[in-house]
Amino acid sequence: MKVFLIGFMGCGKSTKAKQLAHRLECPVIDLDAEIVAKSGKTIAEYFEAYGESGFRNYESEMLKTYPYPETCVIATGGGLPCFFDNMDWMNANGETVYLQMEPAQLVSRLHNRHKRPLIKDMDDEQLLAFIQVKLKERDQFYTKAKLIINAFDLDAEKLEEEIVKGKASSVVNH
Ligand SMILES: Nc1ncnc2c1ncn2[C@@H]1O[C@H](COP(=O)(O)OP(=O)(O)OP(=O)(O)O)[C@@H](O)[C@H]1O
Ligand SMILES: O=C(O)C1=C[C@@H](O)[C@@H](O)[C@H](O)C1
Ligand SMILES: [Mg+2]
Repeated sequence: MKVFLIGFMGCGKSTKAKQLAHRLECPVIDLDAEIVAKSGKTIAEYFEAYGESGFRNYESEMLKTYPYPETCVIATGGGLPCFFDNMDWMNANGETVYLQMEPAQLVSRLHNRHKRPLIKDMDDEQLLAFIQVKLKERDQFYTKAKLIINAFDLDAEKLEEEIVKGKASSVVNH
């Protein structure tokens, strides 16, 4: 089983992926971190060198060519599901889980903004307005996930339970 965690910046994909992988006793892969490791650039440096479109090409290639083990948990980049056919590809190749959160909750989670090039120069008020607009655009992609879960106050045990339950019901239904 491959579990792709998706959702807006700050919803906790990287944090929850590590906890879930620990529970499932399987490897965790963070695609943002893989991009950094393979390119030798931070995400901010990558955006600066190649622009957002260069980054989107590279993250899509990384998503589709990574040598995933049979069972693993994958934390995706916040924008990844919203470009090319990435969302359909993940749905075809694994379980997809949207960690959903309200804009105001996301603002309170996003402290290290300098690491996130799309929001690096924003104060709280600007960030809230940006998230409200962006989330509306992105929701049509995120909500294609097989499982949508409220990520505020979510513990890894509950997440595991929901995924296993969802997988069991999809086996029954198909
Ligand atoms: N359950 C939680 N309660 C409180 N803070 C949390 C929780 N989960 C994550 N955080 C904090 O919220 C911030 C964002 O979490 P994280 O980096 O996991 O998000 P992300 O979805 O991977 O973001 P990005 O798309 O930018 O990679 C981090 O500072 C993290 O420590
Ligand atoms: O939401 C986004 O578009 C992004 C989220 C991060 O995970 C990084 O992939 C990058 O900062 C872009
Ligand atoms: Mg992350």
